[in-house]
Amino acid sequence: MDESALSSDQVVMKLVEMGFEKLDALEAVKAASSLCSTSTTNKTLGKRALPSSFSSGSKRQSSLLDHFRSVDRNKKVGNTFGTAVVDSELDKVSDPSEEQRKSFAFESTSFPETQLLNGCSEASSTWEKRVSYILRNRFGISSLRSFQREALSTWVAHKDCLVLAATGSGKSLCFQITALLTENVVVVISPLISLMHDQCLKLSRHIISACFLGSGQLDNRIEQKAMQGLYQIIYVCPETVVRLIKPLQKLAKSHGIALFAIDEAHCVSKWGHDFRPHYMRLSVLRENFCASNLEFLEYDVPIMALTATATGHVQEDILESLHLSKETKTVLTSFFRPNLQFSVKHSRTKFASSYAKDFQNLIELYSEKRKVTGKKLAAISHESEEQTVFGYLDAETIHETDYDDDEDDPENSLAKKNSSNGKEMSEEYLEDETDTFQSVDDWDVACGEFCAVSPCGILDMSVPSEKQIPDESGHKYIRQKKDFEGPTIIYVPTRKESVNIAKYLCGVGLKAAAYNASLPKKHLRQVHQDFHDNKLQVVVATIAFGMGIDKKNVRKIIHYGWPQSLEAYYQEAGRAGRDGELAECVLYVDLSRVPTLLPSRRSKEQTEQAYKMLSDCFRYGMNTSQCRAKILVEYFGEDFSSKKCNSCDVCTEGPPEQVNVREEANLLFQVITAFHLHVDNSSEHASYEDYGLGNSKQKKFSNKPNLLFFISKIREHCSPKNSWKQIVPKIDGNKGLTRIMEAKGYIKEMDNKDRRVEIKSIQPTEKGKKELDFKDDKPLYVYPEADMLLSLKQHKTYSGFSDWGKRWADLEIRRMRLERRERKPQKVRSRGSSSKLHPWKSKE
Ligand SMILES: Nc1ncnc2c1ncn2[C@@H]1O[C@H](COP(=O)(O)OP(=O)(O)OP(=O)(O)O)[C@@H](O)[C@H]1O
Ligand SMILES: [Mg+2]
Repeated sequence: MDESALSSDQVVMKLVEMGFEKLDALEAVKAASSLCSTSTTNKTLGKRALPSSFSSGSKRQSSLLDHFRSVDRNKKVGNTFGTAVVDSELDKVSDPSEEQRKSFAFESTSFPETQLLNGCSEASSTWEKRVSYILRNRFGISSLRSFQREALSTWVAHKDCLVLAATGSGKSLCFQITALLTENVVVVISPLISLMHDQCLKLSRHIISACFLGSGQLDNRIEQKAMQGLYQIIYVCPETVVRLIKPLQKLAKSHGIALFAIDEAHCVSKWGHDFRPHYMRLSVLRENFCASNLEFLEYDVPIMALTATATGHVQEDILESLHLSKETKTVLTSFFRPNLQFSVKHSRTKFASSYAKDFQNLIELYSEKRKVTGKKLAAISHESEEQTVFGYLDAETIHETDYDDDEDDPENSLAKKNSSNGKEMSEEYLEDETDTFQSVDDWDVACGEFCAVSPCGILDMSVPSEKQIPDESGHKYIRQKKDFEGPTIIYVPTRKESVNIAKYLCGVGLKAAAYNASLPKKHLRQVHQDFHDNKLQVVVATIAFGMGIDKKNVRKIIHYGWPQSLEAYYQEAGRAGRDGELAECVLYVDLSRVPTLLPSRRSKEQTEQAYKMLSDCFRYGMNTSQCRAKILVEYFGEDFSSKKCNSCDVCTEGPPEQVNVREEANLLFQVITAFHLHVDNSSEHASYEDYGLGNSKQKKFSNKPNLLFFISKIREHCSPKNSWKQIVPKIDGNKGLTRIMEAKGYIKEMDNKDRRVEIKSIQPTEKGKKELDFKDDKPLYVYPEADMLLSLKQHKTYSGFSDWGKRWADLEIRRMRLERRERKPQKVRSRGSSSKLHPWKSKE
């Protein structure tokens, strides 16, 4: 089409089509016609470029027509560029020239920048229409969500912004769309190369040129091009952006930087679950890109920090660590994901026999889908060849010895669990077994460029109907679905388990693959790609496949083993149901065991925090009476008080029947109180060893009074002795009981520094002393927790031990004993003869 033939009416029509008010369009065309024909570039250095057609400076008349020419050119360029490429294919890609980059940003060339910068209400209706146009045409999305609108209007007003929104809610769009509203470059700081790659690839399909820059890249061609302003969006890891401050300042001067977006901003906080030390250095952005430091800037370059997993503490940390301005706007949406169905199930998780039981449904689902009947093994041998080509694990390499099927040996299993598969907590172990976010290089290239691809594919893209998009309150769009056909991610704590389970699933005929940071990069890239292309049914992954992965149709997230925090759990579970359809999030854990921290390099302070987070996660698993979605969103500080999700296992199956634990609670409490009373009454401070704690015989006890110690005392005084056999199974029950008593405020941790997952050194509280009267038999109904229910299921009675220990735990008896002892003070108080003096040790 010959653009010079466009009449001004046609131009006005085009502008109206694109979302401008007719009056604005008429005025713009009028203004453009009256402009003189010679013009220098419309860019004011360091500020957002003034759009050619709406600025008041001298402009060529042809600038409006240039805009339409650029639209056509853009389409052509897209075709020539072909598909997005990385690493080996980089050389085949034509470099996006400055001219081309501008043409990609074609929307901005006619955008009323001055109005956008003012952010006034009149202008906001204009930019929102503009955004709507871009959304439909570039992203195939019908409208902005309200939090996205809020974040964008904050950016329009040049303000810093903290966006806290649920997983899968569309945070990326908040910063991606800014690249299409100006000609300036958007810089996104992201923690993982796989995540940057994922987003760049998608952007290229939306005709947006982007690149990613990571650490350790020797070939810096892409970096140079990025610093010359040849990409609309630059993704960069925190390590690299800190190094690039000077070149970025030059870029801000030559091309303008529209925004710094800090994605997964919780990584900045030591209190977060994915702490990345380099995120803490990102305060350099605010310091080095403010108008007071760079004279060519009229405004500070806005910073937008985004995350889905920040507790109140972490939110404060983000604002502080990034040195965000005082006017920073916090954009907050609900963390509630109404289409996710949460549940918790018991499993030993470590053993092959558990795999068979726990994955049976999954296997049946996929087997049915493939219409495989009869001999599965035939399918395995047939498929193993194909799988090996993809770098999947060959089913035949599974050996029996890979699994320890020692279900009946709890001690063995506990020991293993505590040392994470029996290995010592050594440097090699850390590197070999667990994945931590210490490094960004989880890809085999640290740089990649992505040019805009043909819009042909995009033209067919259907705009999702309103029905498919859950609104922020959710519920009304949920459709009932019987099963959860679609891709699955299984998250496991260690690399070894990811390989074992992937092997197992391949062995029974599923298309499964392992993903952990120690596997060959080529394999990881292939798995990532195949999963996105729906060639894989299941990925068995460590946290390396967690943050930000955006695949629309993931229907099941299975956590197989305890996550280390609720943040990590919510983050990973958030990979499910990103299309708004129902999805299932199952947590399979050994409910009879307290989880342990996975080894990692932590300071003392970090260890305390890690235990706190693990403990919250454990409580989520033990919970049987509260809506799971409620626990999760309230964990992030949201008020969900009167609501419930109506779809988690607790909401659908209902809480268990309450049990009366009055006698048990009284007994346990009296034992604890009697002990502390005795210690307090001793005129000399006796070592805890004097009370049978921490001596060589009883090494299993810590040197402070813990539950095991109190139970051992109950045990010693049991009558008849062998009735302890009935008590042993109730240890779980007692743990549950102490959790309940702690939650009610009857007991507390003696020294919070020692705090682990469960209460360790137990101390009675004043509230407990008031409310738990040994003689009171008023029922104390509680919901049995998951471990208590498990004990019940295994036919090990939970209740009924109220007579034990009464003889020695009775306060009156204790008082009389103390009085007797005081009559013989010399003997009683002398140290070193504790076994004789210690009332807890004497058998009366
Ligand atoms: N306004 C919208 N309407 C419909 N779909 C949208 C909208 N905004 C974003 N999406 C879609 O939502 C999906 C998830 O987006 P995105 O990856 O940005 O989520 P996120 O909030 O960053 O999640 P996470 O916290 O897991 O990283 C994307 O596939 C995107 O296309
Ligand atoms: Mg994201």
